[in-house]
Amino acid sequence: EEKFYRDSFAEVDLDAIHYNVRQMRGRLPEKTGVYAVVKANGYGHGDIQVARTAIEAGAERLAVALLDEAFRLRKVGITVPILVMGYTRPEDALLAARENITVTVYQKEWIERVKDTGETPLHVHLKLDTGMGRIGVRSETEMESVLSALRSTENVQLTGVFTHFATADEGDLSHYREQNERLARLLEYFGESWSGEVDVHTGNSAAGMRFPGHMFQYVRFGIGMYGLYPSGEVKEERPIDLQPAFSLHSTLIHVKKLEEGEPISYGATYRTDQGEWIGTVPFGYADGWIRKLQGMEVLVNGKRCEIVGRICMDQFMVRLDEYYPTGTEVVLIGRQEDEEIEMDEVADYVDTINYEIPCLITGRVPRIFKRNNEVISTSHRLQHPLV
Ligand SMILES: Cc1ncc(COP(=O)(O)O)c(CNc2conc2O)c1O
Repeated sequence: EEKFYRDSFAEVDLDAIHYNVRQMRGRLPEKTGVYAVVKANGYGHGDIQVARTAIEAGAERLAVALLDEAFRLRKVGITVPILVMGYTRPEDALLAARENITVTVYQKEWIERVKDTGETPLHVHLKLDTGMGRIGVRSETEMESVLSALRSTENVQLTGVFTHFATADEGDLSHYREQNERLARLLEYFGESWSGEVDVHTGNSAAGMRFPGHMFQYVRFGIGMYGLYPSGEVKEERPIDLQPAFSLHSTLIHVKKLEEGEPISYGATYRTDQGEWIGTVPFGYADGWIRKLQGMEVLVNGKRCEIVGRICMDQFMVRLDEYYPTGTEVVLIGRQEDEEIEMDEVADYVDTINYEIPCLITGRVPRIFKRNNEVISTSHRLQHPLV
């Protein structure tokens, strides 16, 4: 049990992760498997615990963004196939091969630089850019040059081909259709060379939930696994039921009653009305609660209380509806009594998307993992300083 010494923490409900993977699996046809996308420390939820839970729930494979993230999972004994979806340095490809980690290719030169690595086969998936405009092969000619470079190497084995949708979560599906048409053309061309020998996977959570019959061999399930919908449209459609896994908790460490006009925090941007109760919460922008969240509400005793005055590095202040003793629980994200602050509400308040909020919560905030409502472990960066 890893101790921590400030009553501020994130709680990750692994039962929700399990439930969400089961919901996605239930939505998909038998022939389509699930990559659990655990990049960025599991979208801020904790990559190792989420990965283990997703595998238990039936996810066959894992997807990350960097080779470093794949090594972390291998290091704790996770053996299922792992795909690094982003760029890997050619000189590191041999390390990936030794750890049985699949990397992503989309440049002829990259294959030529990797080519002379040694004995162990390197598995690669070919990335097609059908309209995301990020990384990937875009044309038949590019495709041909990458495939010919692959054909002329024995130790680099093509085991998959994939693309990523930019608008699968939107109301207007014209670009989504355009991407699928480009994909069909490229796959058709591709089909002469390796039909049936490689896995094809295209969908993220939105595509997987909305168009489960069109997902080829795998869905790369990210945001939905964490119990969040990729967009307002998909949340509205609710193709599958999801349970949010992440909640954020703190406490009151100071409570005071102030006179009229007393200033709160840096810049004295807020002054109290007569007789206001002000609480101090040990959570600040160095924990990822960015300064733009001034004015957002948090829950105290099931009541919505406004963050007043500027958010500091390690603390912020709230206007309470009445006196509460120090130690009273504060909920920043999640339920308290019959109130709830959803991830979407926090994201809307700072004009971003729900994906970004848990990623913002820094390593200074311990993650407590729960199964069947029991704490099974705690992960905490300050326990293992990264530097
Ligand atoms: C290549 C790729 N596949 C699958 C996913 C999972 O998508 P989902 O979380 O919508 O299911 C992502 C998420 N990538 C990102 C999510 O936010 N910004 C990104 O670049 C991705 O980049």
